[in-house]
Amino acid sequence: MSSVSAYYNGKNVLITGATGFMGKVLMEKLLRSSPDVKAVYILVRPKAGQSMQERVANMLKCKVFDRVREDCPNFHEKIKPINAELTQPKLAISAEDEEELLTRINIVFHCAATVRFDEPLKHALQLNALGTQRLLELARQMQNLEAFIHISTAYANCIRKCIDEIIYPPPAEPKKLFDLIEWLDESIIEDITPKLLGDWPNTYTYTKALSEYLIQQEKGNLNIAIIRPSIVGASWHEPFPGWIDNFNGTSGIFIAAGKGILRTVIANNEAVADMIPVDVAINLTLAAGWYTAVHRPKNMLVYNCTTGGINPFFWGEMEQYVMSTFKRNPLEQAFRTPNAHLTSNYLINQYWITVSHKAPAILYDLYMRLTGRKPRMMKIINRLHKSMTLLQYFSTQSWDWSSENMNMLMSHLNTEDKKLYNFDVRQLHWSEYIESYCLGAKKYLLNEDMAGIPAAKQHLRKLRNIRYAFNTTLLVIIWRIFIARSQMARNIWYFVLRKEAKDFLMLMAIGDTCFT
Ligand SMILES: CCCCC/C=C\C/C=C\CCCCCCCC(=O)SCCNC(=O)CCNC(=O)[C@H](O)C(C)(C)COP(=O)(O)OP(=O)(O)OC[C@H]1O[C@@H](n2cnc3c(N)ncnc32)[C@H](O)[C@@H]1OP(=O)(O)O
Ligand SMILES: NC(=O)C1=CN([C@@H]2O[C@H](COP(=O)(O)OP(=O)(O)OC[C@H]3O[C@@H](n4cnc5c(N)ncnc54)[C@H](OP(=O)(O)O)[C@@H]3O)[C@@H](O)[C@H]2O)C=CC1
Repeated sequence: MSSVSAYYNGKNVLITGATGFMGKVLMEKLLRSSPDVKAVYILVRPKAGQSMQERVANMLKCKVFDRVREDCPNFHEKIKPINAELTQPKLAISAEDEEELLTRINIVFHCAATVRFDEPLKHALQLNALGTQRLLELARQMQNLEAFIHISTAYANCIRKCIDEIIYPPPAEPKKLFDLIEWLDESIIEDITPKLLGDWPNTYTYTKALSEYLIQQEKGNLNIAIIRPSIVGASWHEPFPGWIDNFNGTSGIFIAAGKGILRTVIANNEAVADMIPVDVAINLTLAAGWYTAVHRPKNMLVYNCTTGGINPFFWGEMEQYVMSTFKRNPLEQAFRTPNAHLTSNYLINQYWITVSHKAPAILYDLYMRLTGRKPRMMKIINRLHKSMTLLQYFSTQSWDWSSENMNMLMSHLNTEDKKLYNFDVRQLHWSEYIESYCLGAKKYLLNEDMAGIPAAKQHLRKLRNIRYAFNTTLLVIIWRIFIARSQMARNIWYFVLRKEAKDFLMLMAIGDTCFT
């Protein structure tokens, strides 16, 4: 009998960020593993011309809900969308909705955030820090709240090398920053952002560190836990192996490498690639929700949700597994044969960027122009370089996260829960996981059918022949230019030709003698 599943049955759960990557997996698992959950309230904003209702209706059609749709066909009736905007005062929730939440909610899962590394500081502060503070304010007034679970990131304290499961001093006093963004012109905030960030690599990690501190300061009597996942990757098992729906973290890099666009990456082969499958992070989150509500630990617990200390995996290994998967299962219409390499040397990386990224992009765009089409490869390459610059902070260093609370939580699960909410990362086989991740990216992100693999292989053979023909032509042209310009080169060339001719005639003569 599962204690965790049983706990959620009959409960009213509130999820922020339910339309996002982790939020969807959380909602799906909750509805599937606790089919008698009373209701799942989700805070949703209207977006891109779609009303909240339209967005939710479209979201529920997603593949990620196929399993729960099959197991519980009426699961959608449990979902109660609430119009909200986390950057607005009182989260822009209507008085009527607020009343409903205050009286009903038993558990809150706070997933909403901007995860962009290049988010302007003002917006990142408004959403990640101020939004969290406002949600806490709401939660403090909830009459039946049993637990509040905040999703942070393992990199919130990335300026430290060893990260324990504690709250560290914040990079700045959050209230002072909130005052600052209130009256300071946005362009001035942009100008002083690097100074404010200090050692933090981006506004994302900076504001996530602030939100952890805010929670500690303002939790009051709430029962809170903080989950810190590292790089969240495609699902390991649930709802489907390899399920992924965005280009964040490593996903976009895998695809760019698989398409043959990305050939060189700044990364340290020996540094730990701390990746956690999304279903593992969600299993831990649900188990932590149960533990926080039922066991009510005296102190707020922080769970580092990482793999490096338990089952380490390195960027160099990742390169091998990704390349080997895409060579065996190519992506359709690749730009070039997949062949990406990691280097920690800046100059070597710059060399390959020029030779393997920019030069082919320029040639391809020239070809597109000549054939009357719109050039686009250089634009893609420039975007890729911008992403790589933002990501390299994470791919060139290793961190040590302690995982005592993760182990403690596992020891509190019964046998059934250990299976149903598996977050034992010792069982992860990285080569199998990365293969399934790459295939998931092919299927779910690019909508490519596995039946198209023979055609994709044929396309790669065509690319190889084009490369051979191109390299041979280039060699001949270079040689001809060289010969035309240098007397010495001509002399060597004629000497080689004469020697070849002499050897050939001699062979003919020997052949004649033998056969007569
Ligand atoms: C071959 C071996 C590989 C080895 C790998 C080596 C190194 C990997 C390096 C590092 C990974 C470390 C990651 C650390 C994560 C830390 C964990 C966290 O806590 S953070 C959570 C994760 N957050 C992120 O990852 C955010 C990072 N992204 C950004 O900040 C921004 O996206 C950006 C990188 C600044 C790019 O911004 P830009 O405005 O240029 O683009 P958009 O994101 O708006 O995307 C526009 C559009 O394009 C689509 N897109 C993006 N990438 C691709 C792609 N590769 N292929 C196809 N399409 C892509 C994207 O979906 C958008 O589409 P749409 O407009 O329809 O939404
Ligand atoms: N993905 C990763 O690698 C990692 C993620 N995390 C953390 O996990 C959490 C979830 O991340 P992930 O699912 O990847 O992120 P996504 O970007 O996929 O989802 C973000 C969610 O937040 C919502 N949101 C954004 N802005 C607002 C707003 N102003 N008002 C209301 N809702 C808003 C989005 O809604 P909408 O659809 O309307 O945009 C979306 O549902 C975050 O807290 C993140 O910091 C931690 C470690 C790694």
